[in-house]
Amino acid sequence: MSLLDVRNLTVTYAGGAAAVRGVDLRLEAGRKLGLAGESGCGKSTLALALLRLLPAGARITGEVLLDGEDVLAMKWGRVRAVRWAGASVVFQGAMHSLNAVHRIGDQIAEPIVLHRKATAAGARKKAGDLLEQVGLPAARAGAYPHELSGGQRQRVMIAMALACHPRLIIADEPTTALDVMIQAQILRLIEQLVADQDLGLIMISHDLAVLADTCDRLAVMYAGRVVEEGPAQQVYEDARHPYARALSAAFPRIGDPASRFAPQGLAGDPPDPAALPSGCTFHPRCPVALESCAEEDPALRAAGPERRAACVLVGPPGAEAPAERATAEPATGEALREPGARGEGSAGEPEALEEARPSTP
Ligand SMILES: Nc1ncnc2c1ncn2[C@@H]1O[C@H](COP(=O)(O)OP(=O)(O)OP(=O)(O)O)[C@@H](O)[C@H]1O
Repeated sequence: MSLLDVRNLTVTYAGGAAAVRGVDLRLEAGRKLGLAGESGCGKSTLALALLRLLPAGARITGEVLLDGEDVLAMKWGRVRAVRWAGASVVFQGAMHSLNAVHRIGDQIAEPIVLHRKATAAGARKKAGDLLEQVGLPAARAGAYPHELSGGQRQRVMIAMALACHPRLIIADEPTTALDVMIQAQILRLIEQLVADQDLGLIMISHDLAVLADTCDRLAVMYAGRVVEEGPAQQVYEDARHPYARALSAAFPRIGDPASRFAPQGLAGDPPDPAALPSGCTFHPRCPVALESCAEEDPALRAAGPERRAACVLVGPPGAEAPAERATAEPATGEALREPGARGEGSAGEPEALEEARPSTP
């Protein structure tokens, strides 16, 4: 059984269009999956949906099987038990996630006590141990967030995520706000902890190079869908989907200084989820689009051993791809229709993002 098995996950924000559309993903214990894509493609929405951390009114359909148990079908009491102890999230921007008026040791201890993993005194001792695990002296437990550097605060967030021994860590742009040297240190720390504790990791970033360097597999999202998925280095070095290729070309190769000087951008902007182009949502920006791409929205399908891509030009291994090329018309926009869905934070069960973060004791 996979540690995480996401099936046909769709998320729609209140009054909006679907931000995540029919995503299937799998992660085995001890493996690392990178989730890449431009701003607004639905990466964070997908991550938050896994633990039902979306704002009130968001609707989720599909299945999120964590160790075989569907998080989307759980009662709220069970969801709260799974957060921190089954899976936990490291958010970007630790300054906003930590409580400014509480000592960091108390903030790390809070989920430990909440989940009855230790007494208050035991949790404080454990907080010190966790700080040491992430490379900070235990004595820093008495510090307030503003007394730490950005990198130290992110280490605290990682310590907190590990506090209740989860099997899965979801790291949403964990190094985005940090300078390059500190970024590398935090990435190596996450890698080391994940390996030592045999955790599953989902790491989200817009930076394909960072993900390829850290993760085993990569999933590239565009307009709420996974458009390519496969072994990380293969997707980065030899992407099959034209969008994944463009994204890969936009980031310099780690260890290849020459590529720093030749990053290639992608013209245009990602589509508005409320006005998606017809057919393949990437076709208006696609340099190799066929006329038929304005009508046909290809499913994610086999594109080689352990690889999947959603493009008509990338057939199953051995199949011939269509040869005709044409310039596609710009998208006219087509409203997305959503089937009925389970509501998050629905009446009687208000849930908000804040709940998963330690609050004032
Ligand atoms: N709370 C919200 N309410 C309504 N729409 C939202 C909300 N949060 C995100 N969205 C919309 O959902 C879509 C996906 O956003 P999301 O933040 O998941 O993308 P992302 O790939 O993580 O982007 P970024 O890298 O900028 O964080 C966007 O169109 C965004 O405007």
